[in-house]
Parts: sequence; structure tokens; C-alpha cells
Amino acid sequence: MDDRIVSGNSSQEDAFELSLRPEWLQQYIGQHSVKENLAIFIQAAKLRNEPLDHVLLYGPPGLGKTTLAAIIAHEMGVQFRSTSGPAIERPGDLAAVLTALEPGDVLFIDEIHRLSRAVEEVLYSAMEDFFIDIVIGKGETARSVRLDLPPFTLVGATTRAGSLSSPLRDRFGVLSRLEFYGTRDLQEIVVRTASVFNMKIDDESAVEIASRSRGTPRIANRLFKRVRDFAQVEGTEEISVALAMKALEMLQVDRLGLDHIDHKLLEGIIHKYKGGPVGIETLSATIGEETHTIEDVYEPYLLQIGFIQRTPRGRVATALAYDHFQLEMPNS
Ligand SMILES: Nc1ncnc2c1ncn2[C@@H]1O[C@H](COP(=O)(O)OP(=O)(O)OP(=O)(O)O)[C@@H](O)[C@H]1O
Ligand SMILES: [Mg+2]
Repeated sequence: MDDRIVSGNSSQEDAFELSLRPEWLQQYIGQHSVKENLAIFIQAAKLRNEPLDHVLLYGPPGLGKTTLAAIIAHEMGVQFRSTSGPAIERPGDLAAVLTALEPGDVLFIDEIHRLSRAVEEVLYSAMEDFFIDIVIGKGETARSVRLDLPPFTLVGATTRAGSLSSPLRDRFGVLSRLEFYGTRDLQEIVVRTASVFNMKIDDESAVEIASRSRGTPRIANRLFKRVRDFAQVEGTEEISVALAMKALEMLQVDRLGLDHIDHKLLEGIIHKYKGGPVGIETLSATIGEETHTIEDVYEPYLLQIGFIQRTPRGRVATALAYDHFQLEMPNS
């Protein structure tokens, strides 16, 4: 999956990505309602001289959750501490992270849905009343110690808000759902990325890249990077439509940004199951991808563009999908 150019997942391109992360809310493109709300909450918290309420950011990979979390810390003028659900194995690990915080800090927990039950329970009192009870010692001599914490802001990120327990979800004051970006926003992101790398790009080329980016900034940046490779090989700092098209065609993503895995998924439904409905488990076995990967990574965009639908009996390919492959839809 990671060799997939249009995967929203991050791989080893972190240095490239880091250099592209906007630092201020103003520079964060798109997601207007999320941004507006956060701007108000941040301003209010600063006026009260209090830390910001805990924030939960959710949405598909690559839409800018980590970026936004870092921006929140920057805007609040506090330190950004970052960890992830799988990295915090035991309650003691969490205690170590929490007790190292300074007043007002932002603690970012990525993939927060992957916290263990025991760790999650420690987090409840930390979020609500800024203390934790931890057990020290074993057996007869074990005792519970209460540790007070500085007030802090927890920013959690997840691709699956549905798999968060409700006690945890309820402790976030702000829940922000990130949406897929429109072509205009992605175009702006591509233009910004080009300028970060001192490249010139015209609007039309930026749109070509944007429209193949599956509504996802990470993918837009990744496609840009490949196009830039082409430009550099040709010894130019200017990206023209001809050059962009040549590069994009070689990447084997179609004009909607769909690649061989999307095709496999859609054609699986269309050819093997007569357009569906087909259950997610069956589909997973047919195309050899895990159900949660299908649900978190591939499916959201296909649902967004109306190529598939979720029904109680399983996934269905729509007329739009048939059209895309220039296939006749069977009468049902
Ligand atoms: N609104 C935006 N404006 C400009 N660039 C953005 C925006 N959102 C994301 N990006 C860029 O896209 C890349 C991916 O963003 P980020 O790592 O924050 O995504 P994510 O939602 O945390 O993904 P994951 O779920 O995989 O952790 C970053 O390099 C960032 O610079
Ligand atoms: Mg992230």
C-alpha cells in the first residue's frame, strides 16, 4: 500500500512534508468551518488566559490533522508535544508524558483510537481534572499515588472517530471533522508547495495535479514532487501543462486520481458481483486488502465522489462508476 502514489498514508517522505507544513491558521488552506471555529476558541482561551479545550480531529489520512494540531500549539504560543496511541503502551508511559508537560502545552496523540483500555482510563481524569492516579509497587505493598498535572490541551487525531469509546470522545470539548478538499483548495496548496520549492507553476497545471489528488493535500504534494522531478530532469524551473501531463500519465493515476487499487476494488464489485451489493468481508477477500484499510483508506474517497454506496447488504457500484469505466450498467 505504501508504494501507492495516491495513498493518503504517510511513508518516508516526512522531511519533505515537514518543510511544507503551514505554521499558522492563516496559512492553512481550506477547511473553512473547522478553521473559523478554532480561531474563535483559540482567541477566547487566550483572552481568559486558559489552555484551549481538548480537541479531537478526525478524518481520512493526509487531510492535515497533524499539521492542524501543530498550528494550534503555535497559535496558543505553547509547546507542541507529540506521541501516538500505539507508542503509549502502559499507564506508566502516559504518566511520564503527562508529568513532563508544562502549563498550557499541547499534547498531540495521533491514532488515539489505538490506546489500550488501561491507558485510556488514566487519561480520563487527566483530561477532566488534571490529575492521574497511578499504582506504584506490586502485591501487598502496592499503593495508589495521585499526581497533579499542569493544565494542558489534549489534541487527539483519528481516522476512525467511530472506534473511539464514548467516555473518551465525551471528554473532548471541540470535535472537528476534516473534509476532503475541493479542487480549488488543492490548487492553492500545489501553488504554495511550488513556491516553497522555488518552482513556477501555471494555474492550469496546478489544476491538473489538484484534480488527481483525491481531495487530499498529502497526495497533491506527492504528485507535485513527481512532476518536479520531471521538470528538473528537463532542466526547467517552470512547470507547464505539457510537462505536468507527461509526468502524471507516467504515474498511472487516472484523471480522477484513481489508481490500480481503486480500479481493482470497483471492477471487483462490477465484474465479480454484478455491481453489488457485496459485503465488505467478501470484497476484502476478493481483492486481498484488509477490511479496515478498505474502510479507512480506499472507500472514503470513492463514497465522496459517489462511485460506491454503502447499503445494509453491502457495497454497491453506482452508475457513475460504470460510466467511468465506460461500462453498461446491468438492469436490476
Ligand atoms: N490545509 C492545508 N494547507 C496546506 N497544506 C496542508 C494542509 N493540510 C495538509 N497539508 C499538507 O499535507 C501534508 C499532510 O498533512 P498531515 O500530515 O497533517 O495529514 P494528517 O491528517 O495528519 O495525516 P495522517 O492521518 O496520515 O496522520 C503535510 O505535508 C501538510 O503540509
Ligand atoms: Mg498525521
